[in-house]
Amino acid sequence: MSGEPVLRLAGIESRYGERVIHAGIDLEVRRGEILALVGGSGAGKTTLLREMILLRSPEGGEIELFGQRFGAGRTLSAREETGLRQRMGVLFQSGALFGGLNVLENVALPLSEHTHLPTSLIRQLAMLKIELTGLPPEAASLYPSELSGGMRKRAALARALALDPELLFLDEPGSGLDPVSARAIDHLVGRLRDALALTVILVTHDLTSVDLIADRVALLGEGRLLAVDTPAALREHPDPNVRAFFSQTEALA
Ligand SMILES: Nc1ncnc2c1ncn2[C@@H]1O[C@H](COP(=O)(O)OP(=O)(O)OP(=O)(O)O)[C@@H](O)[C@H]1O
Repeated sequence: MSGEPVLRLAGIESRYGERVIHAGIDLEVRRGEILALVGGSGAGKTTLLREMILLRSPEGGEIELFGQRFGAGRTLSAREETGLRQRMGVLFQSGALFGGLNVLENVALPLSEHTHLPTSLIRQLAMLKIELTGLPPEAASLYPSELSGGMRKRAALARALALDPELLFLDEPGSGLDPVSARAIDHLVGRLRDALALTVILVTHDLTSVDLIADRVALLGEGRLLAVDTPAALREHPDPNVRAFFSQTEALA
C-alpha cells in the first residue's frame, strides 16, 4: 500500500476540561489501505474517530482530509463540511439504523437527502448496496428489529456505502456478534475495500480482525501513538509496552 495520504493528523490535542486525552497525534492514512486504530479502554480511540468524522473539533493541531485542512485553528464552512461528509461513510458501533424504516428505506435515506435522483433510481441504487453487503434481496423489506446482529451490521454498512464514499470508518464492526459472524464481516470489509477501492479506518478491540484485514495498525496509549506499523511488526516491536498490548489483549480474548 503506497497510496497518497487521504487523511493526515498533525499534532492533534484533545481535552475534556483539564483532562488530556491526546497530547499530539500525528498520523497519515494512505489511499487504499485498511488502518486499524487500537488501544486500551479509554485510550481515546472514539474521541479521535469523532474528530476524523467531523463530529468533534480537537483542541489543538490540524486535520487534512482529501486535501482540505481544518482543526483547532480553522473551522470548515457548512458547505465544505457537507462536501467532505459526502466522501466518507461511517458504520457506528450501534449500527444506528432507524427502527421505523425498513432496510431499503434506511439505505435510501442518504441518497434522498443528498441527491436529486428520481425515487425509482434511488431504490435501485439502495438495492445494489444491499446486495453488495451480502444481504438477500428479501432483507430489503425487513425492519431492523427483524434482523440478526450480523444482518443489522450489513444493512448499516450498506447505508454507509450509499453515497459511494472513498473513505469508510468502522467503529467496532464485530461488536455484539458471535465469532463466525464477526469473521464474515471482516471478510466482507476486505472484499469491499478491494472491489470499491476504499480506504478504511477501523476502530477495534478485536485483534483477530486486525490480523485478518488490517494493512497497518496505529496503537494509541498515554495520549500519543505508541506505534504505527503492520500487525506482524507491532508484535515484534522494540517497545515492550507495544508488545504487552498485544499479549495482554490476546490473553483476555
Ligand atoms: N464527552 C466526554 N466528556 C468527558 N470525558 C469524556 C467524554 N468522552 C470521553 N471521555 C473520556 O475520555 C477518555 C477517552 O475516551 P474514548 O471514548 O475516546 O476512549 P476509547 O479508547 O474509545 O475507549 P473504549 O475502548 O472504552 O471505547 C475516557 O477516559 C473517557 O471517559
